[in-house]
Amino acid sequence: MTDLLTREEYGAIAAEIDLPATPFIDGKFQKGSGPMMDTVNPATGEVLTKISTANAKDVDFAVKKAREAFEQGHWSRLHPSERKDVLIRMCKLITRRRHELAVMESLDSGKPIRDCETIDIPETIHTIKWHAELVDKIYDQTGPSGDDAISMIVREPLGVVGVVLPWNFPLLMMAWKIGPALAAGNSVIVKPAEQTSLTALRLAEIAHMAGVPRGVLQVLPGDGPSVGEPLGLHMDVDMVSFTGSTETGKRFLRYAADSNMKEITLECGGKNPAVVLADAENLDHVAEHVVNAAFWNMGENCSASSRLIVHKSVKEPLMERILARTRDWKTGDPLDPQNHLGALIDAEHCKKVGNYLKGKALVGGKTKGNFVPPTIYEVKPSDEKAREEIFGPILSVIEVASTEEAIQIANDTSYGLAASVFTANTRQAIRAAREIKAGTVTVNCYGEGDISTPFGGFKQSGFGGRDNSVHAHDQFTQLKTIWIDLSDPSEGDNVG
Ligand SMILES: NC(=O)C1=CN([C@@H]2O[C@H](COP(=O)(O)OP(=O)(O)OC[C@H]3O[C@@H](n4cnc5c(N)ncnc54)[C@H](O)[C@@H]3O)[C@@H](O)[C@H]2O)C=CC1
Ligand code: BAL
Repeated sequence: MTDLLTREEYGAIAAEIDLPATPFIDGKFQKGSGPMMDTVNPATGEVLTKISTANAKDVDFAVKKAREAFEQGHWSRLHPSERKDVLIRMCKLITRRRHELAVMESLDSGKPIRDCETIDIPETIHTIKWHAELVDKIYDQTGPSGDDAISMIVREPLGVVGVVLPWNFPLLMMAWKIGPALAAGNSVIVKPAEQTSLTALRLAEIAHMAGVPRGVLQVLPGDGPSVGEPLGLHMDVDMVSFTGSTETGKRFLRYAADSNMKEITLECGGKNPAVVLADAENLDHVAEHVVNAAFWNMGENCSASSRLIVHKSVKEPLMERILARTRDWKTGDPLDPQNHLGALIDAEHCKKVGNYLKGKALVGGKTKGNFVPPTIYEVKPSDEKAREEIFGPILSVIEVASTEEAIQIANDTSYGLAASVFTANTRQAIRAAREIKAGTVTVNCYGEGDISTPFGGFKQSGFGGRDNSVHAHDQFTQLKTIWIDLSDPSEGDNVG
């Protein structure tokens, strides 16, 4: 368990912190060619710093440097165990600077410091370490090619990889992408969300200090049209891995089609159901998971269970427990480790979330500044709150009369990222898990699996590969067949 500091101690770190404020290109911080951009603390409205942003010219330069680094091979052709050593050294440096990174993340994104300390930073370290440890333990294949040939099926890094990130888990999503991409030997250019550039810039600096060569990990802050679009359209970028909204994800498919057919992987939105069946056991446990699933990270989470689909026979006792627990979740100053919810990312997003606060809430229901407390409504399946991705701490409760109805409603969405099912009956659990169309289905708990399991969505929640697990490694490599003829030329014509 991570050691949490006091509010005063976090305040002291915040006062001392040295914030990065320019793109990290070719191994150093250097001014970008784009305009200056405020980065704002969403909890207070205070401008934390002004960041020099990148534009298409910087994208071009960074791609050139990334390609040079890839071709020189100081990283891409390093022995896998040596790449592993560098990435593990990077993890040690992150560990040493964990409080600083946690405070930076909390200040920049409004996330509660307790989550930054106990989830975002440890998971960032764990992710990079896991992929570093993996890379010198995986084997290529040989095919069943008969006696006259050897066919080698090898995985090679893709080359130059673009990573376009959201603001809800700035550091952790960066780790989900750069962990496997760097371990596999690629050069990576990261575009953080415009709201949250700080920890991405710091992480690039730390990686360089650990021994990642210049040009191999670069970070270009700026907005979508100025940096994300030229990265997506660039003829010398081999792949873009994206996490964010479905709408922007689709743009990357178009960018790929309009340029060099680069590979695209998309991890997009969700409207995830928690399905509680009539025989669900231990309603205290169910309530704990439902509340956590809906409200952690202020519901600004692609896998948040924003729909509770509950059988009418257990609804009343379950709702009693859910409401009691929800009232215990405090919202306020993100740097106070007592608080479970901090601020939403910015005023614009808060306004969007606020527009869903209509009708009689069972708990919560009012915004204050950029803060929205955990809020619960009982709704019909057709209600916009139950259909649209809100990305805020709003849980919609839908009563059902049968398992079939529950599954039908769970699947009645264009998304398919995650779901959970609560039931005491194993057969029913497995049937439901198979019938629900989602990339991750958890049984009797909420979760996203762990680093060893793939994460990504069905339908409009995802496209291409998966984050996490060996599948993430595969996503940042390409297959090559090397066919070696062993036949004896003196025995006749083997052509064809
Ligand atoms: N699946 C997820 O984890 C996330 C989902 N969302 C959803 O998306 C909604 C909108 O949030 P946004 O921050 O606007 O998400 P977004 O999808 O627009 O932004 C994600 C990333 O894409 C970049 N981007 C934006 N427009 C672009 C363009 N034209 N070309 C290239 N790159 C571009 C952004 O700068 C950012 O780095 C949220 O309310 C939420 O519903 C947002 C963030 C994460
Ligand atoms: N929960 C991790 C992925 C995301 O929210 O974007």
